[in-house]
Amino acid sequence: MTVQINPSILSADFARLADEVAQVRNADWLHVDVMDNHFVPNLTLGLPVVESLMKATDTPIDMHLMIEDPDRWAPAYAEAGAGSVTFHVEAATAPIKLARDLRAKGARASMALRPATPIEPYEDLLPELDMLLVMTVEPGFGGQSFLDVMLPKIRRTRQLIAKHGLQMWLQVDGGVSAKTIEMCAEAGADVFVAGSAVFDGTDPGAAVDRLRGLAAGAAARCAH
Ligand SMILES: O=C(CO)[C@@H](O)[C@H](O)COP(=O)(O)O
Repeated sequence: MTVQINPSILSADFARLADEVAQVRNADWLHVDVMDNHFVPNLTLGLPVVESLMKATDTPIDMHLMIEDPDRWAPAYAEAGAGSVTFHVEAATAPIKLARDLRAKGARASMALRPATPIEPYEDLLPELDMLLVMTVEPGFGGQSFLDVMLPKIRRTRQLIAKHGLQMWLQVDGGVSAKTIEMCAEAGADVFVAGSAVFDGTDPGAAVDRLRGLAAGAAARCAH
């Protein structure tokens, strides 16, 4: 199973963003968190910053929109060239239409679930998606502790993906580190967002390699 490691720039130094992302050229994607201070109690950045970031790196961009009204705002990120756009199902009015729109614009269509949101009511949406994001912290801030009570939900989501015969990425985000990544991979996740575990150390590139090695090893041991 291929695994992907996506450093979250939320833990990077925003004043030196181009230099920070240059340190993780070995990453699969750059994870970019957009927060609007409504859907989550924090405010980060928007499309102009993302457009500048795209000029500063060749690494594809993995957008995570923690915003209200993603139906209105998400397509613009796909149009700007983001390779992956994740919206929250709790905020979307018409998730199927939105997913189709994102795919039509050439992006990986992805839907996120807050920790308290179950996957089962959304099973029918899975064929419309390229990726599902199971949040492993309450969205809003980096550096929180991994919620291991999310492991059964990751497992269940992987089962439902298999039940529908789909090839879908299953992303986890929040508290992912060298201590927690193997249990996520064993549960069925294959895309790993890591902020503080990558950027808080002295060698972000080495941290990406280490996380990839741990995740790939755990995935190979259980072969989902
Ligand atoms: O979406 C979020 C937080 O809401 C994340 O992407 C965080 O940025 C992850 O940070 P760490 O938990 O890895 O430090």
